[in-house]
Amino acid sequence: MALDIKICGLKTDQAMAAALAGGASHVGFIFFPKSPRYVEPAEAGRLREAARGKALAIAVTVDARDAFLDEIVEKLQPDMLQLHGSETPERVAELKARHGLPVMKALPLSEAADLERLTPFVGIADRFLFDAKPPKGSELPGGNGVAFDWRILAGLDAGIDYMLSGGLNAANIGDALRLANPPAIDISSGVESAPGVKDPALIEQFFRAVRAARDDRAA
Ligand SMILES: O=C(O)c1ccccc1NCC(=O)[C@H](O)[C@H](O)COP(=O)(O)O
Repeated sequence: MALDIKICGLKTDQAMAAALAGGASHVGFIFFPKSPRYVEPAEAGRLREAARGKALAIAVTVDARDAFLDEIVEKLQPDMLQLHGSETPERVAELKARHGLPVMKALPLSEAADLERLTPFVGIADRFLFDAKPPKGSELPGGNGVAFDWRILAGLDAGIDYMLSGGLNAANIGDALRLANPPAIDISSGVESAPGVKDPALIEQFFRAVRAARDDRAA
């Protein structure tokens, strides 16, 4: 089974090159001004040119207003919107229609009961991104480098398409793949040397760890 891999929070040509060299299927740009990974829409549009035909560009927003989303869509020309705030199913449907783009809805999880929150989005969101709940005091809804208990995904309907996210890194990706067997994975702070600073060597190390874990499972 193919495994989609999204490297999120890209801000530099070097990080983009490392993500593409490793074989990223998705590259994410953060449009949440409080984030250390924030990038201006025009700069994201410049960076994403390197990914054309190689990886899908994802615009990550948090309860963004229409005018900002219009600007992001115009300048980035994303392949998908990732909604990482408290957007309702109605808002997801509205944005899909307004922009003619698929939507990935992020949902924070910590226990099996949280999976019930995805039901109203089924048939509306094109994909889910399961992330950990932000730690107390964090101003960021994502990119906190915190993992949740992947075993809760065992109770998930097999038809649900999702990315596993939250606190992944080269050291734990083998366990994550073994326990959750996700169709896609997403990483941000696990390939950073400091908040918002992607490290090409850590990106390469992550891809190596993914390949090793997959080879182990195939053996
Ligand atoms: O990364 C951010 O700064 C961010 C800010 C606001 C909303 C979402 C954000 N990130 C979204 C992502 O898709 C991250 O890759 C995801 O939360 C995983 O992050 P990490 O735990 O650091 O790998």
